[in-house]
Amino acid sequence: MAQSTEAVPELLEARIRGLQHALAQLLEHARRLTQGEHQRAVQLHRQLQEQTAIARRESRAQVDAVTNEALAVAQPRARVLAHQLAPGLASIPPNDARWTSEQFVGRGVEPYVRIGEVGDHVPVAVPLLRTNGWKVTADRNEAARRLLQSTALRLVAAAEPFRLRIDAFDPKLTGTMGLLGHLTTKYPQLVPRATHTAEQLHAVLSGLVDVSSMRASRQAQLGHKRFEDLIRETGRVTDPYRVVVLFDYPSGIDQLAQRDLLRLAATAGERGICFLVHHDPSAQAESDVDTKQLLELLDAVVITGEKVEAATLPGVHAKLDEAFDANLAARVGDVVAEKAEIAVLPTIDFKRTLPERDTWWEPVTDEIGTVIGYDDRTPALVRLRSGNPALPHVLVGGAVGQGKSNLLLVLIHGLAARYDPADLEMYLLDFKHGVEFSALGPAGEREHWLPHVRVLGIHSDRAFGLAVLRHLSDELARRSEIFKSHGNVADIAELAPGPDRPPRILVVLDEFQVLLEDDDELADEAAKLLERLVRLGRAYGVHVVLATQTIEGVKRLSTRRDSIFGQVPYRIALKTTPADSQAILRSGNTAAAALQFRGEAVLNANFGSPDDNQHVLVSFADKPQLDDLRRELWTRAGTAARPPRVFHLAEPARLADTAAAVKPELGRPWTGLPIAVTEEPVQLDVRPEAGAGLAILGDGPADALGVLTGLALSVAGAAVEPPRFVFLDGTDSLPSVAEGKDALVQALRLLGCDVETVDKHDDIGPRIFALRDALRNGQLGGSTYLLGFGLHSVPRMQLHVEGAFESPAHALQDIVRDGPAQGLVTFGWWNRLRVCTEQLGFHNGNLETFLFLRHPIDGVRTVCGSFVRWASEPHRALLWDGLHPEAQVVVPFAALRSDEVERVVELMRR
Ligand SMILES: Nc1ncnc2c1ncn2[C@@H]1O[C@H](COP(=O)(O)OP(=O)(O)OP(=O)(O)O)[C@@H](O)[C@H]1O
Repeated sequence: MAQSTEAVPELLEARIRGLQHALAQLLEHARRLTQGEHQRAVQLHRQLQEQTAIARRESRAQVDAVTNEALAVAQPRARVLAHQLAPGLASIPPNDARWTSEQFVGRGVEPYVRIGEVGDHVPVAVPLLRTNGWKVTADRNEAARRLLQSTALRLVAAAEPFRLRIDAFDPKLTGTMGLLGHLTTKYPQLVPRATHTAEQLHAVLSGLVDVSSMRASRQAQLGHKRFEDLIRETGRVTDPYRVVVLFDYPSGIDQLAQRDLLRLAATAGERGICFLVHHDPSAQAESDVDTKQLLELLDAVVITGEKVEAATLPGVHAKLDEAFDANLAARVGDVVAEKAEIAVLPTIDFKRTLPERDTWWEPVTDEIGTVIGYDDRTPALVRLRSGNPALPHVLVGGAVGQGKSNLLLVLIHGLAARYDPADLEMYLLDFKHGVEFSALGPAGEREHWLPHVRVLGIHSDRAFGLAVLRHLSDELARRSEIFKSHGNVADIAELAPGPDRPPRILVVLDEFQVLLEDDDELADEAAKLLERLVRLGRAYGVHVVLATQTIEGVKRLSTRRDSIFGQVPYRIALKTTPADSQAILRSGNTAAAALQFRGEAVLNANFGSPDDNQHVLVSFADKPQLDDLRRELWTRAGTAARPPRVFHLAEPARLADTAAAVKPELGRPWTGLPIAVTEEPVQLDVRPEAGAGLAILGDGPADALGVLTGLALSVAGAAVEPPRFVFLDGTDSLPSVAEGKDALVQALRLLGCDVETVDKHDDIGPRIFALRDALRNGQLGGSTYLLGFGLHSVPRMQLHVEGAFESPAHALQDIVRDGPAQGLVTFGWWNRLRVCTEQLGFHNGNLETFLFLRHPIDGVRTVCGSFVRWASEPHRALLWDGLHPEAQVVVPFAALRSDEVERVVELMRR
């Protein structure tokens, strides 16, 4: 006995040395860590403990020192090994200070994850992310839930921003995932709120089936068996690991869910999908759900009391970790959210999607196409063509801020670089934001614009949208005549290039649903025209891009959806809700809801059929870069670059633009621009007979001065002999319009006109009398225009002057009535119809043409008829000339700025 006791220390020492040697060897191979090695390490540790226990039994006192020494060496090494296997947050115990460290959060997910510990804080980590997942059973359900909860937190905290997403199903409403609720609130795309019903689960699983099938085909294409290899090769960081947590399985699982679960779980590990299933054997499965089928695909983790054992590491009974503290978890969530906020978006430079310069503006053959981004390393093409296959139009959708404007700019500029403006014209209308397209047109200091653009609707209104659709509808008719004259060709692709072949047209309608959303006649007509445009546009080379933030819930669309979208095979969906994903792509195709980054998109050229989803990263068009490109294209176009018709809801028309495009005609002065695709202004007929002239009525001195400016300068520009102008300023030289007034006077003078301004109220009456007397006495000579600016503000207009039996208003009536026959025409502004008629008399006003600015509707109806509708918006006017059956909406010109004078004069003189 004594002998054996003495032999024990040597024996033990030898054993321990052997174990240490084995540990050292393992450390040498630490870089090539495998499950087996880790398992061995932990087993060695266990053996060490067992042997130590034996030794202890045999000779407790003598052995203790040696044992402790051995353990002191072996345990840290085992710890190191475990940390190498599951670095950082994959193995740090719960509630450790390092959990909120920026250094650890977001460092990257590991294939191994801690389930508990053995000995003196030696973590036990088992494989998870590259496997199909775990089935966790426990003698108490609460313990299993706790493990899944901790594991979920571990994964999401360790993952690089946006590289892992967790969907949980909690049919018994245990609220276990509430621990991550903080993150759910801030980044629902990382940890969406747990679902509870079968329907919700179906939606999640069917989205995952799409993800899995997309990954399968990309992996097959590139020859990668594993998701990790695919990510490594493509460098794509937009495709996250997908973790599915199911609590209390098989509760709440129906046949449909089970079918998808089985499909997914069979290949989950290879596709970057992972299941964490808490199996509750006491839960009753639905009759057609065979739980075994799913459970067989997963690795078992069994919890007994406070011990946990994984099938992948048999025989190691680790102590189950305690639960995470809720406050700590919330702080971890904050750090994850902060990291997500500053995460660098993967960006593809727009330049990468442009072809070599020497291939720009090559002739159009049978299609126009461009690259919008990349699908892995393959350029993502959008090809607009009439046939073989027919890919004429595009529907683009995505939630606010997900990169829709950028995508449209990439598409527009990509096409502009590839095709000559003579071969491709663009009609670009934005019904909401306005700002994105404004850089594409001409503007003050910037002389260049995108030479392809014919019509630019910056912040368009529905009326202008309708006008554009009408114009395009006429264009279809015009093209049909061309086709007929070329032997009845049926398709633009059959027309040989040449002067007779009309250019392709790209129509971009951003937020097109605005056109259709009111329940009115305009929406009805717009829907009909749009339907016609997409139906007939294909053959005629008119390609429509319909873009929207949301199309779910647009009433008018529900009845027309098929007839419009049925003609639109291309679908591009940026990140959006499952409902909108399906509305844009196709019912059942929720792939766009699973996207994570701005600029990520699902591109589909087959009416949204899920099998044809392409996952694309749209290139990013930096604003200065686009501007350089436009300047280059504009220079390339040279004199062929005609400025587009620009329409801006919130702005008046620009006289310089109109003067650049149109020459004024004698007797046909300009009131403003129509709401139509034309540069032709709305003109008045001014004949030398009673009734000629114009009463401008309503609020807004700037708009009123703009109208007077358009009228006066177009009169002066068209005249052979420069006319005379008498400008009566009833506003007492209102400062807000001083610049415009001076600029008008200056411009008229530069055009050779004699301009007299009467600014003081006291002088206005006498000047009216003098003018009337000259008229009576036939002393006027030449044509004269009386510009009455703010006549409502002139005091005592209706009071008889001393020593006479008439008022200035009486004299004005004579001028208005008798003036035109002698070449004296009045253009006057009053703020109300009532004041105008008081001054001019109700029945012998003799002005027959009225232009309403902001004015109460009853006055408008007195003149234009009781059915007229008038919204009185800024920079809009309603013209009534008594000749046309309906009043016409006009966009008044802006008053001139002083720096515009010379240019306008020069243009008017041409
Ligand atoms: N493809 C992309 N790559 C990188 N960043 C992008 C990409 N697309 C958009 N972004 C970023 O997202 C921001 C929003 O994009 P964009 O304005 O195009 O979104 P949107 O959907 O049109 O937004 P909104 O609905 O507000 O008009 C851009 O300023 C840009 O920084």
